[in-house]
Amino acid sequence: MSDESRPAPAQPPLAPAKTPVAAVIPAAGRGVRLGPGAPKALRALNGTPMLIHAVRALAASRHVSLVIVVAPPDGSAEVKSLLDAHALPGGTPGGGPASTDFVVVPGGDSRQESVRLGLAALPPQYGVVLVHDAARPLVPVDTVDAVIEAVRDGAPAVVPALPLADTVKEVEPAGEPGAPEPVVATPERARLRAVQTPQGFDRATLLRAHETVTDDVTDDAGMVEKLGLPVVTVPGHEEAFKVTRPLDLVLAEAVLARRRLNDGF
Ligand SMILES: Nc1ccn([C@@H]2O[C@H](COP(=O)(O)OP(=O)(O)OP(=O)(O)O)[C@@H](O)[C@H]2O)c(=O)n1
Ligand SMILES: C[C@](O)(CO)[C@H](O)COP(=O)(O)O
Repeated sequence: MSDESRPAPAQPPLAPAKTPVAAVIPAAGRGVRLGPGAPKALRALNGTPMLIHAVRALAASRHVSLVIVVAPPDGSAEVKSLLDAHALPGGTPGGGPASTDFVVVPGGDSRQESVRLGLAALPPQYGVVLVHDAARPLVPVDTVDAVIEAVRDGAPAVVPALPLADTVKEVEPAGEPGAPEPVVATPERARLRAVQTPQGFDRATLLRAHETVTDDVTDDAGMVEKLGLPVVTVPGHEEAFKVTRPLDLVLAEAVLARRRLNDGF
């Protein structure tokens, strides 16, 4: 066989199958849109802090062996005691890996800064990194695993995404709440997706994005896009919604009640 007719050697995936997976959970936000009270991640859903639901959701993946929680700036001690006080997956048949390690670091003034502070605590052996909002406490483990699998298959950046139910308009922002805003465009809905977390990354790609991109962006994949690198979607899940406004708390508790019924306890 001539050199030309030989198949090109397969490119190794960026993050091979055995690469350990770590998750960074930014949980340092105030939760202004949820209304007055404790920082959002520490508020209870059916008696358990939202953050604990989110940590359980990620640690339920047998692939995730480290969870880095980014706590409210003055809340690291409280978050550490919450993690100690609640049962977390790990070492159970069908549950997380033999052991999941937990690290807590204080967060910053913006989500971007909090994620960056979490990444500063990432040990070198983790080749795949998930970034997951504490405010998405009910993401199913199948969604977590689908993101990990896509990164391990070679995608540098992966986001769970859902089609939109609403038509979306681009407007000229009025600047004042409640003032009418001129509509400037209606993007074609079939091409739009609402993206969720966990977003998954090849380690080097995510670190480079956080070292390089300084623009205001609302998600980590957006930073990777700014580097000119590809981002792909996997199917998201309606239960991975973000708890943002008071009505979302009602929905989250209803989802938990339905899960309890389905689990038969
Ligand atoms: N300085 C910040 C701001 C946000 N986050 C985290 O980023 C995630 C997504 O942010 P969002 O839902 O907007 O939370 P908040 O910033 O708390 O909400 P709000 O904008 O209503 O204050 C949350 O898990 C939040 O804790 C963070 O770690 N550090
Ligand atoms: C990362 C995110 O959850 C993806 O939808 C979202 O962009 C976070 O936005 P927020 O305004 O910081 O809640």
